[in-house]
Amino acid sequence: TTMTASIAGFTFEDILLNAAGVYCQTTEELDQILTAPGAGSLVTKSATPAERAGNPGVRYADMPLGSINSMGLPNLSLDYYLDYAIAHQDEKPLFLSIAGLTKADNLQMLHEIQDSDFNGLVELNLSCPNVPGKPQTGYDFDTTRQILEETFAFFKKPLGVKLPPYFDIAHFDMIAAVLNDFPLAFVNTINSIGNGLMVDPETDTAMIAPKGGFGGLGGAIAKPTALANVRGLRQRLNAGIKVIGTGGVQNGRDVYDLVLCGADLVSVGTTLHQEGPEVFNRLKAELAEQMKLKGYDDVNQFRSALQTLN
Ligand SMILES: O=C(O)c1[nH]c(=O)[nH]c(=O)c1I
Repeated sequence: TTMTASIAGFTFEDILLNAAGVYCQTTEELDQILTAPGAGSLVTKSATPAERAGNPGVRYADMPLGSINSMGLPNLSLDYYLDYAIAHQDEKPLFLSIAGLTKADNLQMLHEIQDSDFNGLVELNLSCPNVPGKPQTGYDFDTTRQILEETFAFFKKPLGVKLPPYFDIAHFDMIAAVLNDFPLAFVNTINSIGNGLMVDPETDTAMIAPKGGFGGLGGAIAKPTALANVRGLRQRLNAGIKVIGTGGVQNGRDVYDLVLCGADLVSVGTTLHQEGPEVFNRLKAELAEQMKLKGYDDVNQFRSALQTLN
Protein backbone atom coordinates (compact mmCIF):
# COMPACT_ATOMS: atom_id res chain seq x y z
CA THR A 1 0.00 0.00 0.00
CA THR A 2 1.42 3.33 -1.06
CA MET A 3 0.68 6.14 1.34
CA THR A 4 2.98 8.91 0.23
CA ALA A 5 2.42 12.55 -0.57
CA SER A 6 4.56 15.42 -1.77
CA ILE A 7 4.58 19.10 -0.82
CA ALA A 8 7.07 21.65 -2.18
CA GLY A 9 9.25 18.91 -3.59
CA PHE A 10 9.41 17.00 -0.31
CA THR A 11 8.23 13.40 -0.38
CA PHE A 12 6.46 12.20 2.75
CA GLU A 13 6.72 8.43 3.21
CA ASP A 14 3.67 8.51 5.50
CA ILE A 15 0.84 11.03 5.36
CA LEU A 16 0.33 11.30 9.14
CA LEU A 17 1.89 13.82 11.53
CA ASN A 18 1.07 15.59 14.80
CA ALA A 19 -1.05 18.73 14.91
CA ALA A 20 0.97 21.75 16.00
CA GLY A 21 0.78 22.18 19.74
CA VAL A 22 0.24 18.51 20.52
CA TYR A 23 3.17 16.37 21.67
CA CYS A 24 5.70 18.87 20.33
CA GLN A 25 6.63 21.23 23.18
CA THR A 26 10.05 19.75 24.06
CA THR A 27 12.83 17.92 22.24
CA GLU A 28 11.85 14.78 24.18
CA GLU A 29 8.31 14.91 22.77
CA LEU A 30 9.51 15.87 19.29
CA ASP A 31 11.94 12.92 19.24
CA GLN A 32 9.03 10.57 19.98
CA ILE A 33 7.09 11.87 16.97
CA LEU A 34 10.23 11.85 14.80
CA THR A 35 10.75 8.15 15.50
CA ALA A 36 7.10 7.04 15.72
CA PRO A 37 6.24 4.31 13.19
CA GLY A 38 3.52 5.61 10.88
CA ALA A 39 4.40 9.28 11.29
CA GLY A 40 5.82 10.81 8.11
CA SER A 41 6.73 14.17 9.59
CA LEU A 42 6.30 16.42 12.61
CA VAL A 43 5.45 20.04 13.35
CA THR A 44 6.90 21.99 16.27
CA LYS A 45 4.82 23.89 18.81
CA SER A 46 3.90 27.32 17.39
CA ALA A 47 6.76 29.61 18.40
CA THR A 48 7.11 33.24 19.40
CA PRO A 49 10.45 35.13 19.40
CA ALA A 50 10.82 34.73 23.17
CA GLU A 51 9.76 31.89 25.47
CA ARG A 52 6.20 32.10 26.80
CA ALA A 53 4.63 30.47 29.86
CA GLY A 54 1.13 30.56 28.36
CA ASN A 55 -2.15 30.85 30.23
CA PRO A 56 -2.25 30.08 33.97
CA GLY A 57 -4.30 27.31 35.59
CA VAL A 58 -5.99 24.26 34.14
CA ARG A 59 -5.84 24.89 30.42
CA TYR A 60 -6.66 21.56 28.77
CA ALA A 61 -9.50 19.11 29.32
CA ASP A 62 -10.70 15.94 27.61
CA MET A 63 -14.44 15.51 27.29
CA PRO A 64 -16.82 13.02 25.64
CA LEU A 65 -16.85 14.95 22.36
CA GLY A 66 -13.10 15.62 22.23
CA SER A 67 -11.03 18.29 23.93
CA ILE A 68 -11.05 21.91 24.97
CA ASN A 69 -7.82 23.94 25.37
CA SER A 70 -6.71 27.42 26.18
CA MET A 71 -2.95 26.87 26.43
CA GLY A 72 -2.18 30.49 25.54
CA LEU A 73 0.74 29.84 23.23
CA PRO A 74 3.26 28.44 25.74
CA ASN A 75 6.49 27.67 23.91
CA LEU A 76 10.25 27.52 24.41
CA SER A 77 11.02 30.22 21.75
CA LEU A 78 11.69 30.15 18.03
CA ASP A 79 15.41 29.46 18.55
CA TYR A 80 14.66 26.30 20.54
CA TYR A 81 12.51 24.82 17.77
CA LEU A 82 14.67 26.16 14.95
CA ASP A 83 17.71 24.43 16.46
CA TYR A 84 15.75 21.18 16.69
CA ALA A 85 14.44 21.45 13.15
CA ILE A 86 17.90 22.16 11.70
CA ALA A 87 19.37 19.22 13.63
CA HIS A 88 16.78 16.75 12.30
CA GLN A 89 15.66 18.06 8.93
CA ASP A 90 17.73 15.48 7.05
CA GLU A 91 15.86 12.61 8.71
CA LYS A 92 12.35 13.60 7.57
CA PRO A 93 10.76 16.69 6.00
CA LEU A 94 9.77 18.81 9.00
CA PHE A 95 7.38 21.69 9.70
CA LEU A 96 8.35 24.63 11.89
CA SER A 97 5.31 26.48 13.24
CA ILE A 98 5.33 30.17 14.19
CA ALA A 99 2.60 32.28 15.76
CA GLY A 100 3.76 35.83 16.37
CA LEU A 101 1.47 38.05 18.45
CA THR A 102 2.12 40.89 16.01
CA LYS A 103 2.93 41.18 12.30
CA ALA A 104 6.33 42.50 13.31
CA ASP A 105 7.04 39.38 15.38
CA ASN A 106 6.01 37.13 12.50
CA LEU A 107 8.21 39.02 10.03
CA GLN A 108 11.14 39.02 12.46
CA MET A 109 10.87 35.25 12.91
CA LEU A 110 10.51 34.69 9.16
CA HIS A 111 13.65 36.76 8.51
CA GLU A 112 15.54 34.66 11.05
CA ILE A 113 14.29 31.45 9.41
CA GLN A 114 15.08 32.76 5.93
CA ASP A 115 18.65 33.48 7.01
CA SER A 116 19.04 30.15 8.84
CA ASP A 117 20.11 26.67 7.74
CA PHE A 118 16.53 25.41 8.08
CA ASN A 119 15.29 24.19 4.70
CA GLY A 120 12.08 22.46 5.69
CA LEU A 121 8.57 23.88 5.65
CA VAL A 122 7.20 26.76 7.72
CA GLU A 123 3.63 26.75 9.03
CA LEU A 124 2.48 30.31 9.75
CA ASN A 125 -0.22 29.95 12.38
CA LEU A 126 -2.96 32.50 11.69
CA SER A 127 -5.48 30.92 14.01
CA CYS A 128 -4.52 30.76 17.67
CA PRO A 129 -7.81 31.40 19.53
CA ASN A 130 -6.42 31.50 23.05
CA VAL A 131 -4.24 34.57 23.56
CA PRO A 132 -6.42 36.96 25.56
CA GLY A 133 -7.06 40.12 23.61
CA LYS A 134 -5.64 38.77 20.34
CA PRO A 135 -8.10 37.99 17.51
CA GLN A 136 -7.58 35.05 15.14
CA THR A 137 -5.83 36.65 12.18
CA GLY A 138 -7.34 34.14 9.75
CA TYR A 139 -10.75 35.76 10.24
CA ASP A 140 -9.36 39.12 9.09
CA PHE A 141 -8.92 38.76 5.33
CA ASP A 142 -7.22 42.13 4.77
CA THR A 143 -4.67 41.56 7.55
CA THR A 144 -4.01 38.07 6.23
CA ARG A 145 -3.33 39.49 2.78
CA GLN A 146 -1.08 42.18 4.25
CA ILE A 147 1.03 39.69 6.20
CA LEU A 148 1.42 37.41 3.16
CA GLU A 149 2.38 40.34 0.90
CA GLU A 150 5.10 41.46 3.30
CA THR A 151 6.23 37.85 3.87
CA PHE A 152 6.61 36.89 0.23
CA ALA A 153 8.58 40.06 -0.45
CA PHE A 154 11.58 38.30 1.15
CA PHE A 155 10.70 34.76 2.27
CA LYS A 156 11.77 32.18 -0.32
CA LYS A 157 11.47 28.90 1.59
CA PRO A 158 8.36 26.63 1.52
CA LEU A 159 5.58 28.30 3.54
CA GLY A 160 2.02 27.40 4.43
CA VAL A 161 -0.64 28.79 6.73
CA LYS A 162 -2.65 27.20 9.59
CA LEU A 163 -6.22 28.38 9.23
CA PRO A 164 -9.13 28.68 11.63
CA PRO A 165 -12.33 26.88 10.66
CA TYR A 166 -14.72 28.87 8.46
CA PHE A 167 -18.48 28.42 8.74
CA ASP A 168 -19.79 30.49 5.81
CA ILE A 169 -19.36 29.56 2.14
CA ALA A 170 -18.68 33.23 1.43
CA HIS A 171 -15.68 32.99 3.80
CA PHE A 172 -14.30 29.98 1.90
CA ASP A 173 -14.48 32.18 -1.20
CA MET A 174 -12.86 35.13 0.53
CA ILE A 175 -9.92 33.33 2.17
CA ALA A 176 -9.25 31.35 -1.03
CA ALA A 177 -9.20 34.59 -3.02
CA VAL A 178 -6.46 35.86 -0.71
CA LEU A 179 -4.42 32.66 -0.58
CA ASN A 180 -4.51 32.06 -4.34
CA ASP A 181 -2.61 35.31 -4.84
CA PHE A 182 0.48 33.86 -3.13
CA PRO A 183 2.97 31.03 -3.84
CA LEU A 184 1.96 29.06 -0.76
CA ALA A 185 3.16 25.48 -0.48
CA PHE A 186 0.14 24.39 1.60
CA VAL A 187 -2.69 25.28 3.90
CA ASN A 188 -3.37 23.35 7.08
CA THR A 189 -7.06 23.31 7.93
CA ILE A 190 -8.51 23.32 10.58
CA ASN A 191 -7.18 24.70 13.83
CA SER A 192 -9.39 24.16 16.88
CA ILE A 193 -12.93 25.53 16.81
CA GLY A 194 -12.35 28.71 18.76
CA ASN A 195 -13.92 29.74 22.05
CA GLY A 196 -16.14 26.87 22.98
CA LEU A 197 -17.18 26.35 26.61
CA MET A 198 -17.63 23.13 28.58
CA VAL A 199 -19.10 22.54 32.04
CA ASP A 200 -17.99 20.05 34.71
CA PRO A 201 -21.30 18.49 35.77
CA GLU A 202 -20.02 17.70 39.27
CA THR A 203 -19.19 21.27 40.16
CA ASP A 204 -21.19 23.37 37.68
CA THR A 205 -17.86 24.97 36.81
CA ALA A 206 -16.20 25.66 33.48
CA MET A 207 -13.72 22.84 32.72
CA ILE A 208 -10.71 25.07 32.06
CA ALA A 209 -9.47 28.20 33.83
CA PRO A 210 -8.33 30.78 31.26
CA LYS A 211 -10.76 33.28 29.78
CA GLY A 212 -13.61 32.14 32.03
CA GLY A 213 -13.46 28.67 30.47
CA PHE A 214 -13.51 29.64 26.80
CA GLY A 215 -11.16 27.52 24.67
CA GLY A 216 -10.55 25.81 21.34
CA LEU A 217 -12.46 22.60 20.62
CA GLY A 218 -10.84 19.55 19.05
CA GLY A 219 -11.54 15.88 18.56
CA ALA A 220 -14.74 14.20 17.37
CA ILE A 221 -16.76 17.40 17.59
CA ALA A 222 -14.47 19.01 15.00
CA LYS A 223 -14.72 16.33 12.30
CA PRO A 224 -17.65 17.68 10.21
CA THR A 225 -16.14 21.17 10.24
CA ALA A 226 -12.71 19.80 9.33
CA LEU A 227 -14.13 17.83 6.39
CA ALA A 228 -16.03 20.87 5.13
CA ASN A 229 -13.00 23.15 5.35
CA VAL A 230 -10.68 20.64 3.65
CA ARG A 231 -13.24 20.11 0.88
CA GLY A 232 -14.19 23.78 0.55
CA LEU A 233 -10.60 24.95 0.31
CA ARG A 234 -9.46 22.09 -1.94
CA GLN A 235 -12.22 23.02 -4.39
CA ARG A 236 -11.15 26.69 -4.39
CA LEU A 237 -7.36 26.71 -4.05
CA ASN A 238 -4.86 26.55 -6.91
CA ALA A 239 -3.63 23.00 -7.45
CA GLY A 240 -0.14 24.07 -6.39
CA ILE A 241 -1.32 24.78 -2.86
CA LYS A 242 -1.49 21.44 -1.07
CA VAL A 243 -3.85 20.72 1.85
CA ILE A 244 -3.07 19.28 5.28
CA GLY A 245 -6.29 18.05 6.86
CA THR A 246 -6.63 18.37 10.63
CA GLY A 247 -9.54 17.80 12.95
CA GLY A 248 -11.50 14.91 14.42
CA VAL A 249 -9.18 12.02 13.50
CA GLN A 250 -9.86 9.03 15.77
CA ASN A 251 -9.49 6.11 13.37
CA GLY A 252 -8.42 5.11 9.88
CA ARG A 253 -11.81 5.95 8.41
CA ASP A 254 -11.42 9.54 9.66
CA VAL A 255 -8.03 9.74 7.90
CA TYR A 256 -9.60 8.26 4.76
CA ASP A 257 -12.42 10.82 4.84
CA LEU A 258 -10.00 13.76 5.02
CA VAL A 259 -8.10 12.39 2.00
CA LEU A 260 -11.44 11.86 0.22
CA CYS A 261 -12.15 15.57 0.80
CA GLY A 262 -8.75 16.56 -0.61
CA ALA A 263 -6.08 16.23 2.07
CA ASP A 264 -2.50 15.42 1.05
CA LEU A 265 -1.31 15.00 4.63
CA VAL A 266 -3.40 14.40 7.76
CA SER A 267 -2.49 15.66 11.22
CA VAL A 268 -3.71 14.35 14.55
CA GLY A 269 -4.20 16.44 17.71
CA THR A 270 -6.65 15.38 20.42
CA THR A 271 -6.33 11.64 19.76
CA LEU A 272 -2.53 11.92 19.81
CA HIS A 273 -2.76 13.76 23.13
CA GLN A 274 -4.98 10.99 24.53
CA GLU A 275 -3.20 7.94 23.06
CA GLY A 276 0.44 8.97 22.54
CA PRO A 277 2.67 8.47 19.48
CA GLU A 278 1.66 4.82 19.02
CA VAL A 279 -1.54 6.25 17.56
CA PHE A 280 0.22 6.76 14.23
CA ASN A 281 0.84 3.08 13.64
CA ARG A 282 -2.76 2.25 14.54
CA LEU A 283 -4.12 4.92 12.20
CA LYS A 284 -1.81 3.82 9.40
CA ALA A 285 -2.93 0.20 9.74
CA GLU A 286 -6.60 1.18 9.88
CA LEU A 287 -6.22 3.41 6.82
CA ALA A 288 -4.58 0.56 4.93
CA GLU A 289 -7.47 -1.69 5.92
CA GLN A 290 -10.01 0.87 4.75
CA MET A 291 -8.17 1.24 1.44
CA LYS A 292 -8.10 -2.53 0.95
CA LEU A 293 -11.85 -2.70 1.54
CA LYS A 294 -12.31 -0.04 -1.13
CA GLY A 295 -9.89 -1.61 -3.61
CA TYR A 296 -7.22 1.10 -3.45
CA ASP A 297 -3.50 0.51 -3.03
CA ASP A 298 -2.41 4.16 -3.22
CA VAL A 299 -3.84 7.24 -1.47
CA ASN A 300 -3.38 9.13 -4.72
CA GLN A 301 -6.20 7.05 -6.21
CA PHE A 302 -8.96 8.49 -4.03
CA ARG A 303 -7.72 11.93 -2.96
CA SER A 304 -10.53 14.45 -3.55
CA ALA A 305 -12.78 11.63 -4.85
CA LEU A 306 -15.74 12.50 -2.58
CA GLN A 307 -18.97 11.77 -4.39
CA THR A 308 -22.06 13.98 -4.08
CA LEU A 309 -25.72 13.11 -4.51
CA ASN A 310 -26.28 15.46 -7.41
O1 LIG B 1 -3.55 27.85 23.11
C1 LIG B 1 -2.68 27.53 22.26
O2 LIG B 1 -1.44 27.56 22.47
C2 LIG B 1 -3.23 27.11 20.95
N1 LIG B 1 -4.32 26.29 20.99
C3 LIG B 1 -4.98 25.89 19.85
O3 LIG B 1 -5.96 25.14 19.90
N2 LIG B 1 -4.53 26.34 18.64
C4 LIG B 1 -3.45 27.16 18.53
O4 LIG B 1 -3.09 27.55 17.39
C5 LIG B 1 -2.77 27.55 19.73
I1 LIG B 1 -1.08 28.77 19.57
